[in-house]
Amino acid sequence: MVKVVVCGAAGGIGQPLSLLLKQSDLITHLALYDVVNAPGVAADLSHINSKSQVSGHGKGDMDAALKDAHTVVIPAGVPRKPGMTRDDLFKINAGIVRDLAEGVAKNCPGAFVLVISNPVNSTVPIVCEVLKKHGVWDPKKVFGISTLDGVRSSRFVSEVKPSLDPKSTRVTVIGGHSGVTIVPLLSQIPGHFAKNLSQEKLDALTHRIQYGGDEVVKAKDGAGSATLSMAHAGARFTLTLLEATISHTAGLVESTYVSLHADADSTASFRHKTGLDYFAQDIEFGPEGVHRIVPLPDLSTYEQTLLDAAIPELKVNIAKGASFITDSA
Ligand SMILES: NC(=O)c1ccc[n+]([C@@H]2O[C@H](COP(=O)([O-])OP(=O)(O)OC[C@H]3O[C@@H](n4cnc5c(N)ncnc54)[C@H](O)[C@@H]3O)[C@@H](O)[C@H]2O)c1
Ligand SMILES: O=C(O)C[C@H](O)C(=O)O
Repeated sequence: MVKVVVCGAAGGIGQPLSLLLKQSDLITHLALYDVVNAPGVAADLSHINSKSQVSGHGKGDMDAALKDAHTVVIPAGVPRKPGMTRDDLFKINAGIVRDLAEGVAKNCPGAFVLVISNPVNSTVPIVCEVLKKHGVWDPKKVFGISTLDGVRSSRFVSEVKPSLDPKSTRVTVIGGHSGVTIVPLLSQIPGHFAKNLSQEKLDALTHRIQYGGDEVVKAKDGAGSATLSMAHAGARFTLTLLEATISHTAGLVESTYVSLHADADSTASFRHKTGLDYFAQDIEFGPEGVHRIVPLPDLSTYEQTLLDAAIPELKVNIAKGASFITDSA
């Protein structure tokens, strides 16, 4: 049985994400959990003629939803309104993510956990600390979903250079998932893409990728943040993970925010140099989750400056998430 659980399944991301996951024959049971409206969404999706069984779980039914899950995807919590940072969501979302992580530790301690809820830079350390507390943490199995930064990068790059197909132009995005912590490695795009841009154009493109989320928050004008593009990104990541862990397809790569202890040996000197324990980077999937963290390529001087600016904010975000659990122990 391959059971995938979506926590926050009735929300703006949860619904289209669940719809996309319902298309996959790799999933045999799709369990939808939300504090509102999950049975309704589940009944609706359950009529789609694909293989998976769908179950809906409302408030008070979290344990049944999570029981024996293979993968748990978490888009539960509040989204931003104009003028807010992702960190402003911590107050509400930290507790929501903590409680779901407690549910994972109790009901499916070996599951892969994919965290979408913001602020991702802090919510991933929260999940890891909860699982650690219960003695069930495997750093290879917890992922912060920063895929949307790569999805946006591919699209925005193709708008600058239309001959690049956005579907096949992959951009590695390192750092974290908020503002200056988002560091796109445009120098890695083949054909000297970045070298051929003026500094002004490179700045504008980098800024657009770093603040792409704000474009959507502003356009939705109080009605939330990215949901459809996020559902696309979340489904892409989830299905890639399933391809690697169930079908054992080798060599699949995505940028994602993980504990650097997922590949402690290869990241030792980076951790020592930067003092970071969590970081977004390309990882290669394996049946165990993170098979390896791909070593950082040579950064351009410009990218090194961006990374230097990201590190202090990442450290604060990580410490805030981790201490939310460790200080209350
Ligand atoms: N990682 C990313 O790139 C990315 C992209 C977009 C949005 N997000 C984040 O995803 C989160 C969800 O965004 P959204 O637009 O879907 O919000 P939304 O308000 O539309 O949906 C959130 C859902 O979570 C549910 N929920 C709240 N508390 C819960 C709990 N304790 N258990 C289960 N479900 C619970 C709500 O009932 C709601 O249905 C936000 O934190 C947002 O910032 C992250
Ligand atoms: O911008 C947000 O708050 C949502 C999400 O993190 C995004 O990048 O779109």
